[in-house]
Amino acid sequence: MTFLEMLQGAQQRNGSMLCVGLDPEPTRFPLGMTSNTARIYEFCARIVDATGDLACAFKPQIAYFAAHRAEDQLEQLMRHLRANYPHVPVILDAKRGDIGSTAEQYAREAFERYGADAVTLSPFMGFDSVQPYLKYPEKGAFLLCRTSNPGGDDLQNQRLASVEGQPLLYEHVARLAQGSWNLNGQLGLVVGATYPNEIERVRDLAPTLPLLIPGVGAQGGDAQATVRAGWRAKGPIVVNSSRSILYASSGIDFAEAARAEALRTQQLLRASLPVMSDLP
Ligand SMILES: O=c1ccn([C@@H]2O[C@H](COP(=O)(O)O)[C@@H](O)[C@H]2O)c(=O)[nH]1
Repeated sequence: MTFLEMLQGAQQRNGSMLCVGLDPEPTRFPLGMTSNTARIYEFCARIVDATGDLACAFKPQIAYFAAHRAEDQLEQLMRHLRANYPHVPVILDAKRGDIGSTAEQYAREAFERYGADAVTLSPFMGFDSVQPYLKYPEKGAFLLCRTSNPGGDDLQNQRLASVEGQPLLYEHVARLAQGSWNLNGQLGLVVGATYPNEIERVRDLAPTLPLLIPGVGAQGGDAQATVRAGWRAKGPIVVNSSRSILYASSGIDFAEAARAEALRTQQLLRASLPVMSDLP
């Protein structure tokens, strides 16, 4: 089964466009676990178990594991996800981007070591830096396009003087991903919920690609505007929220509070669909 088929299956089964982001920050763990880096797996597994029926995807951000030498706990978490939620795809947020020979190793890391179903990539080193990931035909790759942070403007909103019609850089990335780079239909794009106008523009340029949209919740992106701008019957969106779910409570009820926040977000996203039954 391809990543896209898996994503569509999970969206239908859980009635959801919500991706639960797994960004474990031990200093924010609840009392009894606070600052204990040995409990990263346990914290994440409790969140996963509380939200597994509400999510269309999980997105572990690799930096939060690697920074604490907790890659073994990420592997353990992946095993937990596979054993208990085999129908929910896992997007490894790694934002890799390097020359082909190194990209081959990053692809092995994401898909073979961790067994992720998709990965996030920086496209700014060009097609040969993306190609190694496409050798895994069942896997997906989301290219950074118009990111959610204010600094995204610095490069992504600049015009490409050398290209006919002078598109902005992010528009060029969207065209390449929908077109000549998408050899086997594996590509998607990352677009921030903090920029709904740009989501709409990306959607015009890439009508069928899956969009991974971070930025609702802690970053203040508008869930309703996000769905209206990005969702299409043949173009799925995966809307990520991390901190507002993970740290909905700092008490021992953190997992229950995470579930309540995930449910609230899942329902807000659903309510923003033009036709309720139209989930891809
Ligand atoms: O443009 C981007 C690309 C990736 N991210 C990542 O998504 C989550 C967002 O976390 P929140 O707590 O919901 O703000 C995080 O892992 C980022 O690295 C992004 O925010 N924007």
